[in-house]
Amino acid sequence: MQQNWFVIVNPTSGNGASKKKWPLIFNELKAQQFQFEFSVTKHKDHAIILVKNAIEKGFQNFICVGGDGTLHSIVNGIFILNTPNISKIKIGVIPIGTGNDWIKTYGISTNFKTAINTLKNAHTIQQDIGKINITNTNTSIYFNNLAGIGFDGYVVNKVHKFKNLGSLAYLTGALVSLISYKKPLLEINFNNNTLKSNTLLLFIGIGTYCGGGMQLTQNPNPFNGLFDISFVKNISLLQLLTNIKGLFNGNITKHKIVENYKTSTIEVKVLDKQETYIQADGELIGSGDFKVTILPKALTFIVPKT
Ligand SMILES: Nc1ncnc2c1ncn2[C@@H]1O[C@H](COP(=O)(O)OP(=O)(O)OP(=O)(O)O)[C@@H](O)[C@H]1O
Repeated sequence: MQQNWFVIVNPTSGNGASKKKWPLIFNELKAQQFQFEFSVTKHKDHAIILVKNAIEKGFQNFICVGGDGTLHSIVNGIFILNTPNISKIKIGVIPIGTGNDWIKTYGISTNFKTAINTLKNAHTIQQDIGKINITNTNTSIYFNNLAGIGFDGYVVNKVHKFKNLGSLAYLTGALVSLISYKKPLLEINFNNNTLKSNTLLLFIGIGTYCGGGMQLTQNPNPFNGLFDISFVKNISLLQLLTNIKGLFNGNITKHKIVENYKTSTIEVKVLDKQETYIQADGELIGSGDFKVTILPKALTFIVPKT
């Protein structure tokens, strides 16, 4: 294999599973004759710095060993740095996260040997990327799967307590958080529409899955230059409990409590003093007003051929 890969390993992903599995993954990459260098992240968002250093050394092919948060940092590293020749960059994933949600859209295996075979086959797609501008900090943050404001960000804030529950961590976090969550008054503008309401949550989707396999946007398509929006004013604990199956099979998005839209830009203003939580790819990224725009087919990923 001629390509040189740069592998970024988050030892904390999957509640520490990554640290244990990395020696096995290392050996398998060697056995499969990958030429690679690797770095282990030492702190949150360290992957952004590692990406910068690797790109400066001339690397164009990245492997993420971790979960959605690690992939999110790698994607942000590439965009924040204004990487030249971005079209030549390729990202593959050996998934060892808790939720592992982005990979589910493409059917990347959580078996590391199968995931390595996918990398070897090197089939690529170019998917849309979301760009969020947070007003009060004047920062830009990018996402490759799903962003949101409201209850989902609040759950992300709580979910670390439940990471030992694996893929059920997000559902448990949601059930535990519903009673204490206070809904902010939001004004949401897109496509000449204005929604103004106390809001439980607003999802802005590119990929299909979030929260450990839930499907909370109706018909997302990572290639069509449009976000799939779900807007929910309220849900009672009883409605949540009686629709748990619908959270995972997508039927919840057809429930009357969920409004669905498609748009390439969306602007959110917080009209009251309620604390807000913006999440992107399951990472808390800020609060307050923000604007989101889509970057069509902006980044190349290695995925299984379907
Ligand atoms: N050495 C480190 N110590 C602490 N946190 C780290 C370290 N390296 C990376 N991180 C942070 O760990 C967080 C979680 O990583 P990641 O999302 O990959 O795993 P996960 O939460 O188990 O998976 P998922 O997001 O798929 O549920 C990310 O915010 C990442 O920036």
